[in-house]
Amino acid sequence: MGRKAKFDGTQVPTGRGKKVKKQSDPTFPQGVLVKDINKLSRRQKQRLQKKLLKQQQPQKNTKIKNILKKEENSKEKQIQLKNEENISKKLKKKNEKKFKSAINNNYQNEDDEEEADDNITDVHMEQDEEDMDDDSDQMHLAAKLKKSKQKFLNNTKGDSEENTKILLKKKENSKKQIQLKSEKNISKKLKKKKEKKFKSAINNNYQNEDDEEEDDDNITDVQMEQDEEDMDDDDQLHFAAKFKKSKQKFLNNAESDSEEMTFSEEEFIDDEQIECNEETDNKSDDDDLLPIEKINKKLKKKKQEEEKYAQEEMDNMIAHQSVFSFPTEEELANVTNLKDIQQRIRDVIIVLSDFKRLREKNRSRSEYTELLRRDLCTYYSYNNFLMEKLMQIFPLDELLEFLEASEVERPMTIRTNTLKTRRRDLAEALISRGVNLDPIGKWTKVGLVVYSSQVPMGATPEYLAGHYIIQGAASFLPVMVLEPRENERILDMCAAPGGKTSHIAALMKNTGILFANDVNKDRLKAVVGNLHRIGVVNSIICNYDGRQFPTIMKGFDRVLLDAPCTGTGVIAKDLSVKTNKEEVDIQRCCTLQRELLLAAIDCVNARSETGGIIVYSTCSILPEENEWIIDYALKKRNVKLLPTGLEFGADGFTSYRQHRFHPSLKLTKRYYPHVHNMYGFFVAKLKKFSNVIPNQ
Ligand SMILES: C[S@@+](CC[C@H](N)C(=O)[O-])C[C@H]1O[C@@H](n2cnc3c(N)ncnc32)[C@H](O)[C@@H]1O
Repeated sequence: MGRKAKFDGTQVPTGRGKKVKKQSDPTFPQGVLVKDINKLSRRQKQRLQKKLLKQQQPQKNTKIKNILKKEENSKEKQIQLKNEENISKKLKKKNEKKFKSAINNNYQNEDDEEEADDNITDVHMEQDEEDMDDDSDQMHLAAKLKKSKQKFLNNTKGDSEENTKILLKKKENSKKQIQLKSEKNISKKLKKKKEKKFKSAINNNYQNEDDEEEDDDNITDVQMEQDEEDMDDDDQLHFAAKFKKSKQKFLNNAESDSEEMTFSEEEFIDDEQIECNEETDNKSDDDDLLPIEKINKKLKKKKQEEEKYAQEEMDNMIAHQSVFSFPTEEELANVTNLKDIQQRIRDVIIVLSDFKRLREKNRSRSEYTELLRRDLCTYYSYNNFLMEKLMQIFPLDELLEFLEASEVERPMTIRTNTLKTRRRDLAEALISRGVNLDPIGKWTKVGLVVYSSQVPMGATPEYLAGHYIIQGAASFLPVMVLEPRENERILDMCAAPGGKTSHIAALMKNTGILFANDVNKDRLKAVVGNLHRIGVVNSIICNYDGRQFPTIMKGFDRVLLDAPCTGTGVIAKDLSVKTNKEEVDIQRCCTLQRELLLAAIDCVNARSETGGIIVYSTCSILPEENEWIIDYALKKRNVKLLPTGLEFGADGFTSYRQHRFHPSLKLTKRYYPHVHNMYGFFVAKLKKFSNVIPNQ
């Protein structure tokens, strides 16, 4: 880059720029500051190291010696002290162990192990605190190994040969883990070592650094040796000797190997190379690899072996675990404890999840399924019929979730009556009364979930004034799918007690005409009361059998059929459902639902300018009452399914057991207490495209 012209217009002299000027050789003023060093190039740093080291080497070596001697003395003192403390503990332990071993009939190996135990402790004490920190994991593993060994010895009498194999495998695995860990530590240490040595050379702080370096060196040596010990307890003494030897070696080398102290990066790589080569047994095909790659390769290999052993161990465990034994008739008859039943439910589900491997010979799947059904009925208090139905709908793990969720009532939710207030104002008013609430979710602008309340939610001034309706979140859905519009003619065929009717009226903004029908006169009283309270003024309440409604009135823009059903989605609200539903109830319901749906379709005007819509919903999760009914209507009337427009919910079934439904049944939606945190529900949206009734 050339010189740039100045903004004030002064002439910039031409000629050679500063960059092309030859730079003089670098000089190092005395007492170079550490922060200046950071600005030096790598080459400059190396020169500086060498220079500084030359000056300080003799002084440094004597310092190292003194420090190491001092340290050794203090360590010896510490060891002595600790030894004295530990001796009494050891004696106690020894006596206990011997006593045990005497009981367990002359286990010769035990004495060896005790000695090895002692050695481990001694060696531990000889190590620096740093060493102990770094290696605590390894020691812990070694101790675990010993523990399991001891346990194994104590249990030998009762254990089978297979168990022995498993334990030995475990032991082998632990050894492998220790090896793997130590290797990881070695590479970590090498890195650390490199960094520390480089820094120490620059910062001229050899006194402290060297101690650390020595520790690090020894840690590496000691760790490798220690790993061997962990693998073989008898080598403990050997380890202690080696530890001292390595220390001595360092002292001897401190004088003569001053060159080694000028640690250049290349030298570190060489060190790594040597160690790595030793570890990899000079394999010829590894020659092209970097040291770190070689270590990595070895670690990978170890990991693979480790995984293999773990898998083998797992297989062994499964093969030898206590297999669930099918209960006898007597056992089945005598169970009174719910915990036992719960455990058996779990066991049978495990067996069924891997039936080929875990089943008892000569036992069929249906026997296990039958046992499970029986236990589930007992545990959750269902009758056989309903439990069987549920087992047909859900996979086993999901079935348990559904059953558990059906034990708990869903959170209380309220719907804002938009004819009288806004959700924000309602929430404010209720909060001021001590109601703890939140919006239900993004999918509704009128719903609030009530966590807790200091006042009964059915008796607040806001409730009595008709500002809200207590309604389950799932009950919002059919009206949202219906999408009522202002000035339409809408029929709510099974309206009592009027929760959905009031919602429709609110969306119609009290315009048009809303027919609220129910076959049950008594229940209609609740509709009257609710519609008054809510302030609905566009409704006509009528009392017909919905199946007859087309003969009375037709031509509606929209019809909601919130059909009578078994209520299998609202078990937590009505526990009697668990026991009072039988095949005949379902059949009765299905027949009524089919007829009501055909009537609802017949009530709609296919040529409605705004609608021609029928929404069918139930609070049941049984396909017989849902997909089955819609599939029937698709065949019997000129209707087609439309997407519900709901952004969540499970898709409807297109097949169920041996039955196949119209593919468009995918457009219907299912809701479950264990999935959607609302009562079980089904909703389908139909569009009538012709007023002609086929085959009539
Ligand atoms: C699930 S409830 C309706 C709940 C209502 N949609 C609400 O949101 O408050 C089913 C209703 O259908 C009524 N019902 C049963 N059989 C009927 C029929 N044949 N015609 C009309 N209504 C019937 C029952 O009396 C019951 O009130």
